[in-house]
Amino acid sequence: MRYLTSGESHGKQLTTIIEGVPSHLPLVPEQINESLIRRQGGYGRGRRMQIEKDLVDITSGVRHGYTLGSPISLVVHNDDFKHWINIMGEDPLPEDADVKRTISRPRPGHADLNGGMKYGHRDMRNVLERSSARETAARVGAGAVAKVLLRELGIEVAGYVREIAGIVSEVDENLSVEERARISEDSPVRTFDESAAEKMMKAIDIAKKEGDSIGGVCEVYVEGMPPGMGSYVQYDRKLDAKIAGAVMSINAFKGVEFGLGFEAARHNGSEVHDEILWDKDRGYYRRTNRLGGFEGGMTSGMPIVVKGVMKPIPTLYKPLQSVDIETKEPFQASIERSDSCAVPAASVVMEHVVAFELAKAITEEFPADYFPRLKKAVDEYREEMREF
Ligand SMILES: Cc1cc2nc3c(=O)[nH]c(=O)nc-3n(C[C@H](O)[C@H](O)[C@H](O)COP(=O)(O)O)c2cc1C
Ligand SMILES: C=C(O[C@@H]1CC(C(=O)O)=C[C@@H](OP(=O)(O)O)[C@H]1O)C(=O)O
Repeated sequence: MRYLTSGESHGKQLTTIIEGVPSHLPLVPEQINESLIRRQGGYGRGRRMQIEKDLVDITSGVRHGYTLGSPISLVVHNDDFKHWINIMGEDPLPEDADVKRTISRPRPGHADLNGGMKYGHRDMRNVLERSSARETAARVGAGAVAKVLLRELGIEVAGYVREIAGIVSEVDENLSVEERARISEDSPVRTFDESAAEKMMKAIDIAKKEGDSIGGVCEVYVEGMPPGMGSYVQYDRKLDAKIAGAVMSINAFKGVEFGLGFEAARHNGSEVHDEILWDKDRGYYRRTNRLGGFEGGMTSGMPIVVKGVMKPIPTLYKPLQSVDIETKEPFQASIERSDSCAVPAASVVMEHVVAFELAKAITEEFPADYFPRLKKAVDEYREEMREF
């Protein structure tokens, strides 16, 4: 499975093309819309999310509620486009055109300056439009399809918030993936501990009032992945590395850890590795899950626990110093309408990019163009693993 996205933030639409989804997988737009709507929510987002109502149009690859095995195209329209038609115009500009909202003062922390220099865009709007995290709606579309496939195979994925601006929300290790999904869905900041949630919202309010922004930590928890997905035999087949790459590809994500992660550096081996046990019904399992579901680049069959850290949003209403690329004079950076904290929304994005990597790993391990054949292969493999 693979996918590509296209679309500018204030252009007409976002497009996702997904290839490699087997045929006869039940798929209806509502399953994708649920994910798109979840991504739009979360405390701390700016006004744009009130303008948009992200709904998918499936324009290929699905017929009468089932995948065909052909490429699946998803379209999400930008409702905001109607306000930007003049700025986002397709026709060549007349010489004397007054192009409003040209960006010549790059925002520190955004893609503006590097992208402008690389692509020769002196109007850095041409960079901003594509580097914007609006694109993550298209990726959530792909992830939503992956989640449908995984669910049919008994694999569930949940994404939620663990930390915002240094305020940590504890999670009971024994909560199932369904409970994690449900509890976080009921929280405006998509987290567990209500008192931490209150503090997080206060921190977001303060940042917003001060024209500043804040970041945090998201976690994705997966149950049901069979052991042995990914491989140790070649560096580019390690599934934890692929998941880390996918998480790092989310706008503003700066780090990834599995299980104990960086904390492992501060413990002895006896406190880090997970003892191996066997049970007739469960097969092999681990006493603990400090390594977050991976050993040797392969799934262990234990839940996958992966965290990603999101830096604070770069656009600041009280901007940092920058340089005007036309005059080379020091200036404050441009101000664009912006979120003050997008960590809750980003937890939904992270859930979906991880889901896509998992579905990709499964379809690589059990190549099948017909979904029932894939399911049979996965079921047989699970049985074989139990008896190993
Ligand atoms: C869901 C989400 C919403 C975001 N919203 C904004 C925003 O409103 N303003 C902004 O400047 N950056 C926002 N970002 C972050 C930028 O897109 C990101 O920092 C930028 O593309 C530069 O990439 P980098 O931070 O990965 O280097 C958002 C990121 C995510 C995941
Ligand atoms: C549009 C989305 O997020 C946008 C991501 C973003 C950025 O710079 O990354 C900047 C803002 O764009 P705008 O200036 O249009 O408000 C966010 O709203 C979205 O998540 O769908």
